[in-house]
Amino acid sequence: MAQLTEAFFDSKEAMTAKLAELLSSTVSQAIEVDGRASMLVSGGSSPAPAYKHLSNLSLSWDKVTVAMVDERWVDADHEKSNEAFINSTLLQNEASQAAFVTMKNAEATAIAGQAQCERAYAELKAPFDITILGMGPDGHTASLFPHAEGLEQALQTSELVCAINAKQSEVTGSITERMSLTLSGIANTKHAVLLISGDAKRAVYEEAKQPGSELDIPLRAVLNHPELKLSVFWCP
Ligand SMILES: O=C(O)[C@H](O)[C@@H](O)[C@H](O)[C@H](O)COP(=O)(O)O
Repeated sequence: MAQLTEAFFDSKEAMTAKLAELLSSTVSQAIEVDGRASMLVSGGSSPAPAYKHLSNLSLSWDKVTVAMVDERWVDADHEKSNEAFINSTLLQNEASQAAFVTMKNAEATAIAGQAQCERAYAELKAPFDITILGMGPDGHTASLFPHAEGLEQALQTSELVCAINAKQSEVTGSITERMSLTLSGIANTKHAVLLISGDAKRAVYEEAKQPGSELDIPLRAVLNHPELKLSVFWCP
């Protein structure tokens, strides 16, 4: 079991304020101690306001490297690109000084691009200072989708990233080919924060805490990881 702490907020605003404060203090402390900071980020509506708030803070952004937790295998100018989302929320204003390491590369498929992505991620400051995770109503986190092609490898390998081809669903939409942090990649952090919004996802989270298949609910593998320090933030 991960070292789990749970915080239940009354509102999205309260969760955002706490997340922004946590991100800013983590980055500042890492820079103070190590001279640099690494921050792994997810897409999704939950972290967006905290990213926007953070982008206006005058941290030493030139000492910060931001990288994705997961990405669709689409170019950075695609409307569904998580990189585009991070560019338009976090990497603005003061934070435009931060370095960004992309998951997507020029290879035609995620499988073909995996080795290059792994090399790029192996260069990041590790363990990562902080990793922000979201979860979907299907129990996916990062791009660890239930019964996806590549999921078993992503849960077993010691590599940081893995190509995933998700089973198409309402949650995935039509773009199922992705790159994701593996379970080891998710655990390669000093602190992970999992953001959950709404009662339906809370129910999935509670189910994930119960014993059962990690392939049915991949979040379960993250919750089961013995070395991960994980804070769960929930808001209605
Ligand atoms: O790449 C994606 O498909 C999304 O980023 C996705 O994984 C998201 O993180 C979760 O669905 C949580 O979304 P919310 O933050 O909107 O709850």
